[in-house]
Amino acid sequence: MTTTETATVVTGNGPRKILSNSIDLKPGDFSSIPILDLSLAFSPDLKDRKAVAEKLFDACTRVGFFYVKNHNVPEEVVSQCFDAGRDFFELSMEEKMKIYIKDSENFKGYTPLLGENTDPAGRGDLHEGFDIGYDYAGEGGKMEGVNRWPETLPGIKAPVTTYFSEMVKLGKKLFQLFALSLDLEENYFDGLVSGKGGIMRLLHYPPQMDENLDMKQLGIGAHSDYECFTILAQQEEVEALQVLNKGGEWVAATPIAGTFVVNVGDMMARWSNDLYLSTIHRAINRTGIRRYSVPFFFGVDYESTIEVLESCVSENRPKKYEPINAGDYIKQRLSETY
Ligand SMILES: O=C(O)CCC(=O)C(=O)O
Ligand SMILES: [Fe+2]
Repeated sequence: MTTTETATVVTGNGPRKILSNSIDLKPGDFSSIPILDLSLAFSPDLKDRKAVAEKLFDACTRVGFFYVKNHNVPEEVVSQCFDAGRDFFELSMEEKMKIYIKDSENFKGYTPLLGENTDPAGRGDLHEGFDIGYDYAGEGGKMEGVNRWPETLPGIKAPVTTYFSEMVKLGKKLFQLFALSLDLEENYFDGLVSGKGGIMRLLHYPPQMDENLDMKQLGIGAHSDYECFTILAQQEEVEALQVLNKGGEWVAATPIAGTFVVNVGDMMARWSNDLYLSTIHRAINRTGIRRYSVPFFFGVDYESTIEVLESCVSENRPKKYEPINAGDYIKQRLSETY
């Protein structure tokens, strides 16, 4: 099939072209998303951990997406978080709007259907969301702030915060693998990732069964993520996530039981001087049933400076980006989306 250029997605690191705008999935330069077995990432032997990091390097430079299995996050922590999400979205609109995200200065709370627009060329995303972050009670101008919970559903706080803590643990482990994969000391990022820099979302995508799908109003429009990397839990057997390969074709990220999907975000792409790919993706729920997912956008503490890593600069890859402050960058990107 010949593809024609039909769209440009504007990201924080510049505009990116989409060559095909169909909803069909076609194989291209990568036609599947690699699965990384994390068992050896927990080995006491550095050689084992480096072997996993090598696979991560391949996934990040070639695809920008990978699944992780044997990640040590207990299954019930995941399922209880999904149950909390289902209960939350069943609340009345009036209840949910009491914690409307736009009434919060730090992007915490509820986003209604079409309340967000990830693709500037789109007309809003067909999902609703509930955002929480690190529970920070002090003053702060960046992303700090307390989480906001629905008054009538206090029971969701425990499973959601337990899941949040598990993601911080896994995220820190992944940062160590990222460090090894970039030829840095394993603990290179440790001092920058206390767990305060991160946003977690519970998402609900109603089915979109229209025969003539409105391509400007998808579950989530084509976009790249903003933070360093995203850890996504997908509901089993409800397929919706699609990943754009270099050939401009969409590849399905089919849910695989017991795994998370991890993808590189724009901040890590910047840090690595675009050696690691912050790959464009979108979600369309054509299954006929409701879909729930839980992305966790993990990053460095918001006061950190992101400056291109020397190990990612060479004659063929001159430095592309100026240093930025992590918090300013994220806040700016979020303000463009809501
Ligand atoms: O729900 C999904 O599968 C993807 C969500 C996503 O890409 C995002 O929230 O950035
Ligand atoms: Fe995303």
